[in-house]
Amino acid sequence: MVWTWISHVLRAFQAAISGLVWALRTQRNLKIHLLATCLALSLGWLHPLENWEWCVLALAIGLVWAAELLNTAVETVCDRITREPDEMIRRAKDVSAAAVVAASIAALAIGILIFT
Ligand SMILES: Nc1ncnc2c1ncn2[C@@H]1O[C@H](COP(=O)(O)OP(=O)(O)OP(=O)(O)O)[C@@H](O)[C@H]1O
Repeated sequence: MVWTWISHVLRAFQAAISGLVWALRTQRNLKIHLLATCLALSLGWLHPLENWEWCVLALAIGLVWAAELLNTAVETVCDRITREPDEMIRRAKDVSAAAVVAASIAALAIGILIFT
């Protein structure tokens, strides 16, 4: 019973890692987020932060990664539906991209407030 549950959780985790690796290989923006994440963590290491500042930084980084990964999922489903010009696909992709922009602006503001 417990082993079935553990193997289920491990399989779900393996699928998530596989999705993350695929997204990192194929999405240029995620490579930029990876670079920005390394930069933010290095700055935090050089410029000692309070515990609560690390918490806020971790939330900001997680928010941007989650938004970009969901944007990638939306784009992938949209491309599966059609690659022909389509008004609803354009809207879905634009709104999904706007979520990334919103998360990135919030993360940038948090970075400025913490590091300056
Ligand atoms: N099938 C489509 N019909 C209409 N507009 C589309 C379509 N596919 C893409 N677009 C438009 O092109 C934009 C970029 O879409 P694309 O799928 O190329 O994303 P991308 O360049 O990989 O985006 P991101 O940089 O967020 O990963 C969309 O936001 C949308 O405005």
